[in-house]
Amino acid sequence: MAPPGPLHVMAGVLRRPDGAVLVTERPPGKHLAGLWEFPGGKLEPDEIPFAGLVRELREELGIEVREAYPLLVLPWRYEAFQLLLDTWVVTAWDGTPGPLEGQGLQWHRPEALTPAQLAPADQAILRTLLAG
Ligand SMILES: Nc1nc2c([nH]c(=O)n2[C@@H]2O[C@H](COP(=O)(O)OP(=O)(O)OP(=O)(O)O)[C@@H](O)[C@H]2O)c(=O)[nH]1
Repeated sequence: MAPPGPLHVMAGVLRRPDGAVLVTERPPGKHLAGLWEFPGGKLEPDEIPFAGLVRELREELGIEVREAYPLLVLPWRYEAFQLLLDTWVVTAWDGTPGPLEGQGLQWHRPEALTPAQLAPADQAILRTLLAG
Protein backbone atom coordinates (compact mmCIF):
# COMPACT_ATOMS: atom_id res chain seq x y z
CA MET A 1 0.00 0.00 0.00
CA ALA A 2 1.25 3.52 -0.77
CA PRO A 3 2.38 5.47 2.27
CA PRO A 4 0.02 8.24 3.40
CA GLY A 5 0.62 11.58 1.69
CA PRO A 6 1.69 14.69 3.56
CA LEU A 7 -0.73 16.32 6.00
CA HIS A 8 -2.05 19.58 4.58
CA VAL A 9 -1.87 22.08 7.44
CA MET A 10 -3.06 25.69 7.23
CA ALA A 11 -1.16 28.39 9.15
CA GLY A 12 -2.11 32.05 9.42
CA VAL A 13 0.38 34.83 10.09
CA LEU A 14 -1.82 37.56 11.57
CA ARG A 15 -0.03 40.81 10.87
CA ARG A 16 -0.97 44.03 12.65
CA PRO A 17 -0.44 47.45 11.05
CA ASP A 18 2.62 47.97 13.34
CA GLY A 19 4.23 44.86 11.81
CA ALA A 20 3.81 42.56 14.83
CA VAL A 21 2.70 38.98 14.11
CA LEU A 22 0.81 36.58 16.36
CA VAL A 23 2.41 33.35 17.58
CA THR A 24 0.69 30.71 19.70
CA GLU A 25 2.14 28.13 22.04
CA ARG A 26 1.67 24.41 21.37
CA PRO A 27 -0.13 22.91 24.37
CA PRO A 28 1.37 20.30 26.71
CA GLY A 29 1.03 16.72 25.56
CA LYS A 30 0.91 17.56 21.84
CA HIS A 31 3.56 17.20 19.14
CA LEU A 32 6.15 19.99 19.64
CA ALA A 33 4.59 21.02 22.99
CA GLY A 34 5.99 24.28 24.35
CA LEU A 35 7.21 25.54 21.00
CA TRP A 36 5.53 28.47 19.26
CA GLU A 37 3.79 28.36 15.90
CA PHE A 38 1.45 30.28 13.67
CA PRO A 39 -2.18 29.44 14.49
CA GLY A 40 -3.99 27.01 12.22
CA GLY A 41 -4.49 23.29 11.78
CA LYS A 42 -5.27 20.44 9.44
CA LEU A 43 -7.35 20.92 6.35
CA GLU A 44 -10.45 18.72 6.29
CA PRO A 45 -11.18 16.38 3.35
CA ASP A 46 -12.62 18.31 0.37
CA GLU A 47 -12.09 21.67 2.10
CA ILE A 48 -10.43 24.40 0.06
CA PRO A 49 -7.38 25.97 1.72
CA PHE A 50 -8.79 29.45 2.32
CA ALA A 51 -11.93 27.98 3.92
CA GLY A 52 -9.77 25.80 6.16
CA LEU A 53 -7.73 28.81 7.24
CA VAL A 54 -10.89 30.79 8.07
CA ARG A 55 -12.35 27.85 10.02
CA GLU A 56 -9.20 27.14 12.02
CA LEU A 57 -8.70 30.77 13.03
CA ARG A 58 -12.36 31.04 14.01
CA GLU A 59 -12.06 27.88 16.16
CA GLU A 60 -8.73 28.73 17.78
CA LEU A 61 -8.88 32.51 18.12
CA GLY A 62 -12.51 33.51 17.67
CA ILE A 63 -11.83 35.85 14.76
CA GLU A 64 -13.31 36.17 11.27
CA VAL A 65 -10.62 36.47 8.62
CA ARG A 66 -11.42 39.25 6.14
CA GLU A 67 -8.24 39.54 4.02
CA ALA A 68 -5.40 37.09 3.56
CA TYR A 69 -2.90 36.20 0.88
CA PRO A 70 -0.77 33.09 0.37
CA LEU A 71 2.86 33.38 1.51
CA LEU A 72 4.31 29.93 0.86
CA VAL A 73 3.54 26.22 0.83
CA LEU A 74 6.33 24.60 2.78
CA PRO A 75 6.94 20.84 2.51
CA TRP A 76 8.39 19.58 5.80
CA ARG A 77 9.33 16.19 7.18
CA TYR A 78 9.13 15.37 10.90
CA GLU A 79 10.26 11.98 12.14
CA ALA A 80 6.76 10.47 12.20
CA PHE A 81 5.01 12.27 9.33
CA GLN A 82 5.30 14.85 6.57
CA LEU A 83 3.33 18.01 6.14
CA LEU A 84 2.64 20.74 3.68
CA LEU A 85 2.47 23.90 5.73
CA ASP A 86 0.21 26.16 3.68
CA THR A 87 0.97 29.58 5.12
CA TRP A 88 -1.04 32.75 4.56
CA VAL A 89 -0.54 36.29 5.79
CA VAL A 90 -3.76 37.60 7.35
CA THR A 91 -3.96 41.37 7.08
CA ALA A 92 -7.54 42.06 8.19
CA TRP A 93 -9.94 40.31 10.54
CA ASP A 94 -12.98 41.00 12.70
CA GLY A 95 -12.79 40.46 16.45
CA THR A 96 -9.90 40.26 18.87
CA PRO A 97 -7.79 37.10 18.81
CA GLY A 98 -8.23 35.21 22.08
CA PRO A 99 -6.92 31.90 23.45
CA LEU A 100 -10.06 29.85 22.80
CA GLU A 101 -8.12 26.64 23.39
CA GLY A 102 -6.18 27.96 26.39
CA GLN A 103 -3.04 28.43 24.31
CA GLY A 104 -0.41 31.12 24.98
CA LEU A 105 -0.64 34.07 22.57
CA GLN A 106 2.08 36.63 21.91
CA TRP A 107 2.59 39.44 19.42
CA HIS A 108 6.13 40.11 18.24
CA ARG A 109 7.77 41.81 15.33
CA PRO A 110 9.35 39.06 13.19
CA GLU A 111 12.85 40.43 13.93
CA ALA A 112 12.21 39.83 17.64
CA LEU A 113 11.20 36.16 17.32
CA THR A 114 13.75 33.61 18.52
CA PRO A 115 13.95 30.87 15.86
CA ALA A 116 14.75 28.11 18.37
CA GLN A 117 11.46 28.78 20.19
CA LEU A 118 9.44 28.15 17.02
CA ALA A 119 8.34 24.78 15.61
CA PRO A 120 11.12 23.69 13.24
CA ALA A 121 9.02 24.18 10.10
CA ASP A 122 8.10 27.67 11.26
CA GLN A 123 11.73 28.72 11.33
CA ALA A 124 11.60 28.55 7.52
CA ILE A 125 8.44 30.67 7.51
CA LEU A 126 10.21 33.21 9.70
CA ARG A 127 13.07 33.42 7.20
CA THR A 128 10.56 34.13 4.45
CA LEU A 129 8.88 36.84 6.54
CA LEU A 130 12.22 38.45 7.30
CA ALA A 131 13.26 38.33 3.64
CA GLY A 132 10.02 40.01 2.53
N1 LIG B 1 -1.16 24.79 13.13
C1 LIG B 1 0.14 24.71 12.90
N2 LIG B 1 0.72 23.49 12.90
C2 LIG B 1 2.03 23.44 12.68
C3 LIG B 1 2.80 24.62 12.45
N3 LIG B 1 4.11 24.25 12.27
C4 LIG B 1 4.17 22.89 12.40
O1 LIG B 1 5.18 22.21 12.34
N4 LIG B 1 2.90 22.40 12.64
C5 LIG B 1 2.59 20.98 12.83
O2 LIG B 1 1.49 20.61 12.01
C6 LIG B 1 0.75 19.57 12.65
C7 LIG B 1 -0.76 19.80 12.52
O3 LIG B 1 -1.17 20.78 13.40
P1 LIG B 1 -2.57 20.78 14.19
O4 LIG B 1 -2.55 22.07 14.95
O5 LIG B 1 -3.72 20.48 13.34
O6 LIG B 1 -2.48 19.49 15.04
P2 LIG B 1 -2.45 19.16 16.57
O7 LIG B 1 -1.12 18.53 16.88
O8 LIG B 1 -2.84 20.36 17.35
O9 LIG B 1 -3.50 18.02 16.68
P3 LIG B 1 -5.07 17.93 16.74
O10 LIG B 1 -5.65 19.21 16.22
O11 LIG B 1 -5.34 16.76 15.85
O12 LIG B 1 -5.33 17.67 18.17
C8 LIG B 1 1.24 19.50 14.09
O13 LIG B 1 2.02 18.33 14.22
C9 LIG B 1 2.11 20.71 14.24
O14 LIG B 1 3.19 20.46 15.10
C10 LIG B 1 2.18 25.88 12.45
O15 LIG B 1 2.77 26.95 12.27
N5 LIG B 1 0.84 25.88 12.68
